Order: sequence, then C-alpha cells, then structure tokens
Amino acid sequence: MSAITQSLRESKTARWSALAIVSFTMLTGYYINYVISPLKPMLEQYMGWDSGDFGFWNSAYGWFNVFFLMLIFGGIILDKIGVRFTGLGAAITMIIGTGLQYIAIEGVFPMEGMIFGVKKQIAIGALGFGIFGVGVEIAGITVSKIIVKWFKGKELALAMGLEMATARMGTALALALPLPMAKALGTGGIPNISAPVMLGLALLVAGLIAFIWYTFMDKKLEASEGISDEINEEDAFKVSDIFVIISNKGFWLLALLCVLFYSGIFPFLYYATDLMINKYAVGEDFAGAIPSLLPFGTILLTPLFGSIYDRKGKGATIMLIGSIMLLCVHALFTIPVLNHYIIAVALIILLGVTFSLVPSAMWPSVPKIIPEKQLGTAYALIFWVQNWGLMGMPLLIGLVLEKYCITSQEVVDGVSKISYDYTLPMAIFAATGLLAIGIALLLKAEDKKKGYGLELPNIQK
Ligand SMILES: C[C@H](NC(=O)[C@@H](N)CCCCN)C(=O)O
Repeated sequence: MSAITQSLRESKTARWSALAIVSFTMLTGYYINYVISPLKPMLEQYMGWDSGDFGFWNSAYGWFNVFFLMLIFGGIILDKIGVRFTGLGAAITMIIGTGLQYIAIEGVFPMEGMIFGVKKQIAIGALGFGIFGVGVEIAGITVSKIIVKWFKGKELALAMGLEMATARMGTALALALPLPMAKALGTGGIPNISAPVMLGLALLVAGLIAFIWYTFMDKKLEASEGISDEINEEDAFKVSDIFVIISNKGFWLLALLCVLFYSGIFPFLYYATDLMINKYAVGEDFAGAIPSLLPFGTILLTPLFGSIYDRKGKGATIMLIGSIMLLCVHALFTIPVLNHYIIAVALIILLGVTFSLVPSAMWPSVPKIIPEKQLGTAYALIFWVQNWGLMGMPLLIGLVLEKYCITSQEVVDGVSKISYDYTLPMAIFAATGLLAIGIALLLKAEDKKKGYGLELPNIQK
C-alpha cells in the first residue's frame, strides 16, 4: 500500500506548510526565552534585582532539563509515542511555566520575603522559567524530528534553517520590543514590566493552536505512508538505544561542539542589552535594538547556509569556520578601547553570521550520525549536554558581574543604578569559541575516519 500511495511529503505545499506551522510554535517559545533580557536595567531599578538574581532566573532554564533529565525523558517519549503527543505536551508546559513567570513579575500576590534563601519573586519566576525551559526544549527536539520526517532526502538543511530563522524572529522581537513596550504602557513614569510577558503568554496560546493544527497534517502524512499509530516492533525505539547513541564518538563531538558554541551565544544574548548600555554607552531605549540585529541577520543567512549544505555539503567545514568566528567576535568585544557603538553593531552583525553558520550545519548533521528511530533521543541528549551550558553560563556571568565587575553604584531619586565593566565576562565568552574550534577540528577528523558524510550534500539525486 505504501509503495502505491504517494507520500504527502512529496507534496511541496504540504511539507512547506507543515514547516511554517511548527516554526510559528517555536517562534512563540523563543520570544519568551529572552523577554526579560532587555528589561534587566528596569528590573534592577524598579524591582530591586541584582545581576545575581538575573543570572539565577536565567540559569533556571536548564534546571529540570539537566538535573531531572526531563529533556531525556522527553526524547524517549518522542521516540516511543510520537511527535503529536510530545509536541502538544511541550506547548502546554511552556504556557504553564510562563504563567508562573507572569505571576512573579506582575506580583499577582505579595512577593516580599524569601524561599530557601532566594527572594520570593525570583524563586517563583525562576521555577516558571525552569518549567518553560522543559517545554521549549522538548518542543525543539519534536520540531527537529518533524522536519526530518518531512524533509529527509530533500531540502533538510534549508528547512531546518528556515525553522531556526522563524524562531529567531521571536528572539529578535524579544530583544527589541519589551523595553519600549514596558515604557509605553507604564503609568506615572513607572514602566509596566509585566506587559511584554503577558504578550508572550498570548503568543504561546497561539503557538499551541498552531500545533494542534499541525497534528492533523501529521496524521494525514502517516496515513499517506501507510503508517498506523502503532509503531512496529522492529522500528520501535528501545531504551538500550541510548547506550548505542552514547557510545558513538561522533555524537559526543557534536554534543560538545553544541554546548560550547551555544554557551557563547544564547547566554550572551541575556546580557547583550546590558553590555550595550555599560560598555558602548547606548541609551536604554535603543540598547535592545543592537543585539536584536543578531537574530535578524540569522533570519536570512541560516537558510542560505543550509541550502549551501544541502547542495554542496561541507558541513564540518562550515561548523569550523563558525567556531573560529565566534572566538574572533567575542575577543574583539573584550577590548576596552573598542567602545564605539558602531563597533558593537558591526560585531553583532558578524556574530549573526557565526550564529547562522554553525546551526545551519549542526542540526542537519545529526541524522548522518544517528538512525531516524533514535533521532528524538539523540537530539534530546545533545540538547541535554547543551543545557548544562545554557544553565551554567548565565549563572557564572551573573556571579562574575556581581563580584568582580561593578564599577559604580548610585541611587538617584530612589532608583538604584549599577554600572558594570564587561571585559571579564566577554573573555569568558571568548573562551567558549576557542574550545569550540578544538572540538570542530576533532569532528572534521572523525568524519574523515568514519565516513559520516558531513562534507557531502544532503540532497540525494
Ligand atoms: C535548533 C537550536 N535549538 C536549540 O539549541 C534548543 N536547545 C533551543 C534553545 C532555545 C534557546 N533560545 C537553535 O535554536 O539553534
């Protein structure tokens, strides 16, 4: 039957529509991921936060994924039960987590006092961000698996690049919008800091609705391929497959490259607005606009590099070039005399190129190393390793800022203002680039040895 009926994935309209729908769900998650980043100065001025609080909240993203292995369970559920159930669960989890963050920031109930030595507002919000982190990460692996399902042997890297590009529009929005929005909706000179989070909640609900729509397409795809809801015994994922995945050296090199590279990007974005204010003397209203150029750049370039990988190959080389650029950009950010805002703009644009190169080649390379039935778990394991960095790096940078980088602290009209020197934090980010280069070289060598085909095109003629 499956040989006679044409698979729905053969229809261009169907597969690109499926991609558009799930990409929108990811966009809504990526918005919430960074919504409080540009609000850092306001949170310090009006809510009494310090950099340690900010770092703690952002590091909560990885708590449950890393310590309770939620991501790995998510990956196993994905491989065992399928994309529809897992994607819906992930979208609902994002909404629950964001609801808690909203409650904390809006102060729906009194936020005075401490919980386990942490300010109540920070503890509740961080718990929410931790739950959200489980949802968005599991949504990420689900969407990666969905894309492989529709695009294997076709424009896989282009499709993944377009998904990331769409998701990054959420990041760009989150970096550019919240600060002016909070100011515009404030009253009596006091900004409305919770309004951008409320907007995110509404977006997440729209993302859930979009995913429900996708589940119908997914059912149609399976019907067109003669696949029933039952996963057949031979193809079914077994827990023992985890050992097969983790005994693969190529998998580990990809996972290490992932944690190092992404630790130099995503956690950097949490602090980028503050960096613009403190190092480049950019006004608060404008400061988020410069880092928001980074995701904007990736919107065009990730699909472009993905398409090059699809047609020409050179995946391992692309990842190596991206790692070298990561080191160069962060090293230039550390140099104190290079403090004109034009330099910041130029470096952010270059970082956008870097942030297009590595992801465009990294994610479509996973199916070249791991078979499809283990893909959900493999992506989950890679994200799990990555989450150590996404959790540890914001915490580290927050603590370093708090302990070694305060240059002045003043209270003007009852509002406190802290200034920071970002040289040391930026040197830490540069170190991630240096280590990533080493791993990218090892991956290139391993590919040559094992013949994964990372340098070969994805499109099969
Ligand atoms: C595809 C890749 N996704 C990830 O790295 C996930 N762990 C999600 C991270 C979300 C943080 N904003 C990517 O976005 O490049």
